[in-house]
Amino acid sequence: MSKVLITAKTHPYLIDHLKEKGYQVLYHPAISYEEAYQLIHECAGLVVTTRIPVDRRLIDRGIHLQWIARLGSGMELIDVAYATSKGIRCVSSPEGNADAVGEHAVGMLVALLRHFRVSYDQLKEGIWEREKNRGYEIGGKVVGIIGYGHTGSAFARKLSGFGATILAYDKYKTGFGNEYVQEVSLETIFRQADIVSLHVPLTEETHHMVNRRFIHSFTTPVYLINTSRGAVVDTHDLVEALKEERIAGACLDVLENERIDQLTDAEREDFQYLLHHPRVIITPHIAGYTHEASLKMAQVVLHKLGI
Ligand SMILES: O=C(O)[C@H](O)COP(=O)(O)O
Repeated sequence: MSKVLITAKTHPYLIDHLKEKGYQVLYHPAISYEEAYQLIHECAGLVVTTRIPVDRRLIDRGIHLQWIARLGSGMELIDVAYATSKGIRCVSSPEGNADAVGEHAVGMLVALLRHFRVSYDQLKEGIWEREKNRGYEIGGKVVGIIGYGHTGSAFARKLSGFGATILAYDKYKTGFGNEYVQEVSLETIFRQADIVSLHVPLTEETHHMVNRRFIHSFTTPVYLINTSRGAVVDTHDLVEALKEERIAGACLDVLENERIDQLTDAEREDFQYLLHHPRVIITPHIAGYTHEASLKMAQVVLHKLGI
């Protein structure tokens, strides 16, 4: 019986379906990399999130491995080229959590522009403050989307009822404009955007894409939304830009170093600054984390694998 190693918490549908199809499921949602290394040589399938990296060492030990299924979108921790060169099929499931990410990005934006966090903190201190919490509407603003894949387009769709002008730029795609999104150049986004949302994968090219230079390219201070990967933004440059008011505010679901208990002194200083800034909201990488998404991701990988 073929074995499948599942290395992260998943929807029961995935386990039940694999069992129904005759797989023996090794469900270890809290497994470490080394423990996975010990089991992988027995397995035909491997299911992962970002909990453990799938590097050459793990792939080499997976002598019976036929496929790797990523519950989620980002593939930066899987050596896809190496796995593919060894005949191992790699599938991801960005279709499964894109709606969740799109909704979360919209939610964060509303929360930021309408002072949810700050006003709630004030309420807890017994302060009923209205004037200082007068907010901004999304309607009438120009929103620039960078990266028009699954989450970029989901964000645009969710945002489309708000009455904003939605611009999108994708370095690798054209012809995606539609009734609510205008396809534009990056320069147009720099010139026109009030709000910018990042929807690019983390690659060598996008690492620290949002740095001082990038931020200074905008005509006016923008609100930044990042639900992609923390390292797409140079955190220190973001902090400096907030201090200089080159960035009006930020919604961050991802951080460069998400191990907040293991930050260096410099990282901790930046993190504390962001945490306490009145126009920054941070969530712990949960944009794609919904009950619905976990089922959809399971369905997507099974469908792609033809199981
Ligand atoms: O890439 C994704 O789909 C999301 O960032 C979630 O990834 P993770 O849950 O595996 O960290």
